[in-house]
Amino acid sequence: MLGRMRVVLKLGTSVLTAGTDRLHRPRLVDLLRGMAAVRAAGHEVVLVSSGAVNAGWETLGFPPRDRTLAEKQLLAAVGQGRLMHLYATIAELYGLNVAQVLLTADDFRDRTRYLNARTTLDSCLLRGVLPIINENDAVATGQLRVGDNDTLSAFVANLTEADLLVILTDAAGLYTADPRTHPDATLIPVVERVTPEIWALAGGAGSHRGTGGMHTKIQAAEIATRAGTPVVVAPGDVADALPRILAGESLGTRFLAHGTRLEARKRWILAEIAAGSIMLDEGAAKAVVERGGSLLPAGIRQVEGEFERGHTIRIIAPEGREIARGLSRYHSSDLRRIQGHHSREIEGVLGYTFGPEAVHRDDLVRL
Ligand SMILES: Nc1ncnc2c1ncn2[C@@H]1O[C@H](COP(=O)(O)OP(=O)(O)O)[C@@H](O)[C@H]1O
Ligand SMILES: N[C@@H](CCC(=O)OP(=O)(O)O)C(=O)O
Repeated sequence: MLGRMRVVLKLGTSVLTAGTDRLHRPRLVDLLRGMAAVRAAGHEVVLVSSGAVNAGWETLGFPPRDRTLAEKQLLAAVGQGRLMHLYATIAELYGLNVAQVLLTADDFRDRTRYLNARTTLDSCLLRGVLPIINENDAVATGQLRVGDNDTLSAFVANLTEADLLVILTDAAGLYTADPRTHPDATLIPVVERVTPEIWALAGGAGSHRGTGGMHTKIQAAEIATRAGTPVVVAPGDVADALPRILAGESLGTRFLAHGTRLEARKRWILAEIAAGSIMLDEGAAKAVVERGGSLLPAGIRQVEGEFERGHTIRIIAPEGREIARGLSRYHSSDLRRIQGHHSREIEGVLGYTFGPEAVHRDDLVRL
């Protein structure tokens, strides 16, 4: 048994329709039963679900499947509500509450929106609510879109710092060639690195209902594994796929992570441009350098520059030497107000708190 995990599960249209042209209720029941089972085993689940356009098509019954953008947006707007209604109805049978979170590319580019989305997803998980994410197709077009839900699920895995991303689809995993056109293709059980050879295996755009075929799944695997999250691409028509994967069974193709998530996070912090600096007192500098501890507001003497929550800042010892870099948990103006204060006073000073640390030890890289 692997430990308790936070898992992002991505379900493509091909899985939700189970080879038919409509959302397949029995398939949804199976999938939600699986999610309830892994939650009962102590894991956390974040769902990224496609299927809105298909659900809209079922409702409005537009005959052709190649549609204009405006029609597609209409179908998504109509279908998203129906999709959520189905999820909510079935989830209730398993005692689960669901929440809808619609995201677009800007939610990952803009730091405040990113942190807000993260807070909402964290709150859902804390309260045992199943968040169901889709792209906000009704408002996002062109550059505003992530564009496909495989890539979106990798972004969500980073956002939620997931331990595993599971992408269920209508293929049994990554094959040596598109199994639709190459019946002799064989399953690749493990991919250590997404190399050009791996990219070359992805055939065309996949099923007529799906968006990106295997190409976008490989892209998702590359994004997530670089950030330290392993990815499993597995068949959606196998009973209890999710519980079996979380129980350690090898199903489909596993893409191995590059190092740990913490290492990836620290590499990323070092690659960011610092937006400001904080000067420490002797004791705080010692705690950071010698003990690798978190940085508390009590040890801050001065804050320079303007920065938002989540921005990278330089951490400076009393003699002026930069000793670390980290992500600030507070806006620079808030930090100025709480510098020198004990952490238990934060709420009294600001009226709210984002936790006792100015920079948490997991967000701090010593130089
Ligand atoms: N090397 C490959 N291995 C497996 N499947 C592949 C490969 N190349 C292309 N595909 C195609 O990708 C399809 C899955 O993508 P897609 O239809 O977009 O699904 P989803 O709706 O789950 O995103 C498979 O049905 C398969 O035909
Ligand atoms: N956002 C769209 C799905 C986009 C998408 O990537 O589809 P798929 O390839 O089936 O996962 C919808 O809900 O219909």
